[in-house]
Amino acid sequence: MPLQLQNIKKSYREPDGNILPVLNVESFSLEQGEQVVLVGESGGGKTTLLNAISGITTVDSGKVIVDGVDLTRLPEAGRDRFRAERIGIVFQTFNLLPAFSALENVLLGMTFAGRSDRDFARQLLERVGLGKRLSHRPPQLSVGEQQRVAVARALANRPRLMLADEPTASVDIANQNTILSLLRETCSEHGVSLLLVTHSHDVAEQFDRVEQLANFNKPEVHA
Ligand SMILES: Nc1ncnc2c1ncn2[C@@H]1O[C@H](COP(=O)(O)OP(=O)(O)OP(=O)(O)O)[C@@H](O)[C@H]1O
Repeated sequence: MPLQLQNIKKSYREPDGNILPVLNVESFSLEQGEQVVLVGESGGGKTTLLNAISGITTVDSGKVIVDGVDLTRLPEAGRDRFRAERIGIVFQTFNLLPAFSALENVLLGMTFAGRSDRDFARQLLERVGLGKRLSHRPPQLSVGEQQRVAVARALANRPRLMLADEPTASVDIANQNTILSLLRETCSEHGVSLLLVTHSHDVAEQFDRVEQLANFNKPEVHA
């Protein structure tokens, strides 16, 4: 199973010293190849949840099991390596490196995982319709094209799990549908499970499995 969350709790210490409980999820899982959209209000903990799943953030208690590995048992360096090797991430603001070409950005997604395969990088960019933009740097690409590079980069390490955090929030409606279709199609072509978070009901209705974060996340004050 690509993802299992068990009894995870997470709170932040706010600047005034108060504890803000953000996550309290008893159980959540994804089947291999499944595509799930998670809908939640602003401030509801969507990004925190994705960061916990990718190991960017630690949880206070519980288990985050990705591809059979409990990330809560790994030190930070181990979580970083695991993320580079097995998880693809598409961010709202793309997070491309502006000084590098589209092809180099995709190759960098492989380098962190210890691989480099120019042919596969080129194939991925062709797949997202950017075969003629390999040498363009992000500032020379349209916003929609930049997000398509980000989709290609997220697939570069051949991940088992793809996480997408509001991937269409920065693009217009025409690009929204292109990018969502590309993400969904490429994940299914590569057998990658997809967890996408959004506050948009338009985006959510394109998925078969729609989960409301508030239905299974019940933050509460805990020690
Ligand atoms: N590092 C932090 N320290 C303290 N509080 C934080 C921190 N990061 C997030 N928060 C708080 O935790 C709550 C959840 O934040 P999170 O970013 O996970 O929400 P979200 O559902 O992704 O929101 P949005 O849709 O607006 O991006 C918010 O109230 C936020 O202010």
